Amino acid sequence: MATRMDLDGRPIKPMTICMIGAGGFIGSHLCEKLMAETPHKVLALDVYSDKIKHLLEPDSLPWAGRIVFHRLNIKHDSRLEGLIKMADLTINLAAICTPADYNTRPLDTIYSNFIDALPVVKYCSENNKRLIHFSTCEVYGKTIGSFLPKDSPLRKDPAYYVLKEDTSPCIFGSIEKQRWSYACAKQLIERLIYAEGAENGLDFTIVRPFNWIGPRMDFIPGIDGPSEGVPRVLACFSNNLLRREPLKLVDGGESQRTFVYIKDAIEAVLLMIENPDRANGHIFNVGNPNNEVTVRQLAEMMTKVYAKVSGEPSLESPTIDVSSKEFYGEGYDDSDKRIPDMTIINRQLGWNPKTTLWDLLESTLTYQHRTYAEAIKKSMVKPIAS
Ligand SMILES: NC(=O)c1ccc[n+]([C@@H]2O[C@H](COP(=O)([O-])OP(=O)(O)OC[C@H]3O[C@@H](n4cnc5c(N)ncnc54)[C@H](O)[C@@H]3O)[C@@H](O)[C@H]2O)c1
Ligand SMILES: O=C(O)[C@H]1O[C@H](OP(=O)(O)OP(=O)(O)OC[C@H]2O[C@@H](n3ccc(=O)[nH]c3=O)[C@H](O)[C@@H]2O)[C@H](O)[C@@H](O)[C@@H]1O
Repeated sequence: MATRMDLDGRPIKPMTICMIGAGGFIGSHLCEKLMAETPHKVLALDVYSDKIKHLLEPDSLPWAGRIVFHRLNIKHDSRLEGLIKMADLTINLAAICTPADYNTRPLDTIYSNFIDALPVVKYCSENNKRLIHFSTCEVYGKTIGSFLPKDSPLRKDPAYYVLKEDTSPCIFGSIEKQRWSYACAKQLIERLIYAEGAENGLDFTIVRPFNWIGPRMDFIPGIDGPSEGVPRVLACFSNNLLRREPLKLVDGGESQRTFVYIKDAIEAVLLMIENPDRANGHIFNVGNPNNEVTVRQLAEMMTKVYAKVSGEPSLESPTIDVSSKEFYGEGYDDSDKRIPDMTIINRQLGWNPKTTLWDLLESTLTYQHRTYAEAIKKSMVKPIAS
């Protein structure tokens, strides 16, 4: 492999990365990228390894030995500090991060996103190790514009909705809106990491992903996850399409999101890993401001794309409205709009997303169809009573 150069033309030394949550959606794509394109070593920590099994076996893989899986729960495992010490860089991805959990399992959500991350920050700080911590765009909460009257012309002014790392406030709902337990826990861990940087010199980077989507995201209920489980919207809608059910639009599907292709976003993370001088001390929005849709528009586009990749015609009524109370239960609330400001990531790392929403849905739904269509068909065949 030719020597890799950083953005300032210096050769990049191979490093060892302790990746916590490596077996999840983002972790699996990051491991794949690191194995295929870099000489770095990965200590992959997680409670599950299904999504990275293809990188761990067989022993004949070209990167064999460069990735080692450690099955552990960071809540209670004394091996954690030793593994952080063995690495040059720690990347923390571990979290409960599905909205259906925030209001129904708020304690688990707060523990997972704040308390369980504390020892990771402490061990990095005490051992002078660099930390890349995964936060979320949800720390911005609602936009300022959402509090303006519906007909106010200021709602169209980007100053009232574009989310900027260094100036936008974090606006959450009341405590009984437990949806915000996740965002609030993530905000507090960001503040703690920032303070460790300011007071104790911790080298940190905070990543705020804006709806990264792609293959291997979450699970399909009843196939590779619990039948009653509620994953994030990409997997919910994929599940509906695979089962030929209408896609459920929560509260009319009016909320807006910007979706970025996981493979574009992983490029940004690799730039952070390999350019510490440009990434340390920064908080980065990572999203695609050009891919904005309402959830209703997402449902319509996914329906069209799925018909194309599966060759099956769409339903006559492809969507159905549900209330958030019915879908998520008491205490749900929503972010109205999420447009990332790209100034800081552009300036520091020169990164820009490339993939359009249509293209990323086409490759993702091709994967969903190939991976799940047969299993769903089999699971839907009713056993004949004898
Ligand atoms: N996917 C996105 O668009 C997105 C958006 C915003 C923020 N994030 C953040 O990025 C990170 C990764 O997200 P993801 O989409 O890959 O989620 P994911 O659920 O697929 O991955 C998280 C992984 O962490 C592991 N994990 C959780 N608790 C653990 C523990 N106590 N010990 C060991 N492993 C544990 C899980 O088993 C899972 O494999 C999370 O911190 C999430 O909050 C993701
Ligand atoms: O991905 C992100 O950047 C962050 O946002 C997500 O939050 P959210 O976008 O609200 O979660 P989704 O489940 O992807 O839902 C998106 C929207 O679709 C709606 N939805 C979801 C599922 C469904 O079947 N129907 C439906 O209308 C939700 O109400 C919401 O408005 C999650 O909190 C995290 O993964 C992450 O931190």
